[in-house]
Amino acid sequence: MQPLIIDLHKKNIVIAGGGRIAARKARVLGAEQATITFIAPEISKEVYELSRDKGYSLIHRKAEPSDFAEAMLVILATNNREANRTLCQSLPPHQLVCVVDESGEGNVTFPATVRRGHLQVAVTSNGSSPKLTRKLKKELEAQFDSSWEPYTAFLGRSRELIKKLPLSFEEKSELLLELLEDQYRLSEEAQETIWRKLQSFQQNQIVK
Ligand SMILES: C[C@@]1(CC(=O)O)c2cc3[nH]c(cc4nc(cc5[nH]c(cc(n2)[C@H]1CCC(=O)O)[C@@](C)(CC(=O)O)[C@@H]5CCC(=O)O)C(CC(=O)O)=C4CCC(=O)O)c(CCC(=O)O)c3CC(=O)O
Ligand SMILES: NC(=O)C1=CN([C@@H]2O[C@H](COP(=O)(O)OP(=O)(O)OC[C@H]3O[C@@H](n4cnc5c(N)ncnc54)[C@H](O)[C@@H]3O)[C@@H](O)[C@H]2O)C=CC1
Repeated sequence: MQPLIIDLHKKNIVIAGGGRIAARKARVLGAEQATITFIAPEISKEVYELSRDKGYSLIHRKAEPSDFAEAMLVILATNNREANRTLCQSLPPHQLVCVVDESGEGNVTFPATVRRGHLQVAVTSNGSSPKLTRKLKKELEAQFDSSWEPYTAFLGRSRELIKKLPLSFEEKSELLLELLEDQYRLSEEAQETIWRKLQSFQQNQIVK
């Protein structure tokens, strides 16, 4: 299994099922601003409220194979093993599909993720222990505190600037490495100092 980072902005995601797990998957995807449709005979209060708040579509009936034709990502999250299996078999092999009760039938599984600004750490156990995945996520949440949010924004800005500087590849590489010193994550003042130094390189007035 290969982790890929996928842009789901404005993409169609169709979820068969309207219960606890359907809601959890939709919440995970909430930040992606995807277009989500739930199809289920019974829609839970949680899914109903989530859809009302986020503008997701609800279809009150059993899912059918034709419901997924326009979906980039399909999530089969019914509590009916036979329904999940049959629906999965009806999908073409190039469609992305997560089968929440039998991962081997689909081609996508959800990792647990910790987001801090541009940094995202994802954990998976390939289905062997979702509880281990959850435990490791808690540990990562403690390890990566909120300082990583402004720091990764600073790294992004600095890298854009460094790429454009009239310096050799080696000099740029050295600067990019220097930014990884903890002082730049922990001190805004250190960030401002090196930012000014980078700008002076840009204007060709080298300040050491
Ligand atoms: C294969 C996968 C497919 C997928 O759903 O994508 C899958 C499958 C299954 N999970 C089951 C159960 C549980 N899943 C969790 C929790 C999470 N499960 C997630 C992902 C995945 N779960 C994918 C593999 C990921 C990996 O291996 O790393 C997380 C990481 C992400 C997310 O859901 O977004 C999220 C934590 C997120 C967070 O905390 O942030 C808990 C823990 C809890 O709720 O406390 C339990 C109960 C305890 C237990 O059973 O271990 C069952 C049995 C169902 C049954 O018995 O009926 C199956 C079916 C099967 O066994 O294949
Ligand atoms: N992947 C994961 O992380 C986990 C997966 N599971 C599995 O997820 C599945 C769903 O669990 P919950 O959401 O807790 O169940 P739930 O009982 O809360 O919801 C089930 C939903 O499926 C709908 N449904 C049933 N047949 C359908 C059909 N033919 N078409 C469309 N919708 C249909 C119901 O109307 C209901 O909305 C279970 O099979 C469970 O084993 C459970 C825990 C974790």
